[in-house]
Amino acid sequence: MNKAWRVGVHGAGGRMGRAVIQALHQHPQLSLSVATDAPGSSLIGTDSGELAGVGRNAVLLTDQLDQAAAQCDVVIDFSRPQGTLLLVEALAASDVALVTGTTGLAAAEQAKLLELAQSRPVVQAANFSVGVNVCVKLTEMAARIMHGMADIEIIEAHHKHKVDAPSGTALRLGQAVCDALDQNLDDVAVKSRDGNIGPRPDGTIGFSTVRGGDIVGEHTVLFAAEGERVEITHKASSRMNFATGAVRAAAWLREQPAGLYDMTHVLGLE
Ligand SMILES: NC(=O)C1=CN([C@@H]2O[C@H](COP(=O)(O)OP(=O)(O)OC[C@H]3O[C@@H](n4cnc5c(N)ncnc54)[C@H](O)[C@@H]3O)[C@@H](O)[C@H]2O)C=CC1
Ligand SMILES: O=C(O)C1=N[C@H](C(=O)O)C[C@H](O)C1
Repeated sequence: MNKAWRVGVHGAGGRMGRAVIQALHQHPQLSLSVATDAPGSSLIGTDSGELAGVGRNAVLLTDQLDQAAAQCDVVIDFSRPQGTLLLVEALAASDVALVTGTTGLAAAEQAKLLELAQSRPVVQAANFSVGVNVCVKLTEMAARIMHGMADIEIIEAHHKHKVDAPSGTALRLGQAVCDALDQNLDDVAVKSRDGNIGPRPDGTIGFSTVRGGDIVGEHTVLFAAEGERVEITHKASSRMNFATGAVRAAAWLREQPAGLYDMTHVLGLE
């Protein structure tokens, strides 16, 4: 890589946006060119480097998404589904690449992202940490071997500010089970239980959600069989794992043709 790649950060005022700006600050080739956030945010006009704790960088937070399309080679997005949708629309006429970690997208928003990926490379991952993506592969293997002998449950825990449930990572781990077993996740997922629900139906995948305090992110895939159980667990204790993973994906994208990629592609786990 011989020229600095200009990177935009969308959702720059949030927990992940600030962590990504920190990760970019340490990167030898990628540099922050634009920092965007929601219209009406009290942080618009703030110096993004100061906000992220890396010192003034003269990149002020803006709600003008046309700047992302004009002044970036790639945008890293950790915002909200509506923010991702507006970004996708703003980038459509450009050839700017996209890395997005926003979770909780509805089917229509997901379809727009897929459309964008027909004209430039896009990495979308519910979790950019290396460890979680290793867990995705371990889950596929365990599902292939233990299906039929074990009940599969996915338990996740996050901080009290998180707005979507189950987490994107929990759903990705459920998808890993379904990929291994050639199933449709919507057909087998059980996302809530309450009252006199009867015995557990065979072949379902249960999801349990914990929310509290400052938990960064914890996921367990439980394979509960007769007389034994396997638990595949990941615990994040810092958001920098996600941020450095997203920056790694942005650098990787530079060499890729148009298409929709996952963090397992970036890590060569496919
Ligand atoms: N894929 C991964 O590895 C990870 C994904 N996430 C996901 O990233 C997203 C953000 O998480 P946090 O940073 O913790 O949330 P946060 O609430 O701290 O930050 C979200 C930011 O997005 C901004 N925003 C909201 N609506 C917007 C809009 N319409 N346009 C532009 N900006 C908008 C907010 O003002 C805020 O600055 C969530 O969906 C979360 O689940 C979080 C951590 C890791
Ligand atoms: O909102 C968060 O914080 C996180 N969200 C992602 C998810 O929904 O899986 C990833 C990580 O666990 C943190």
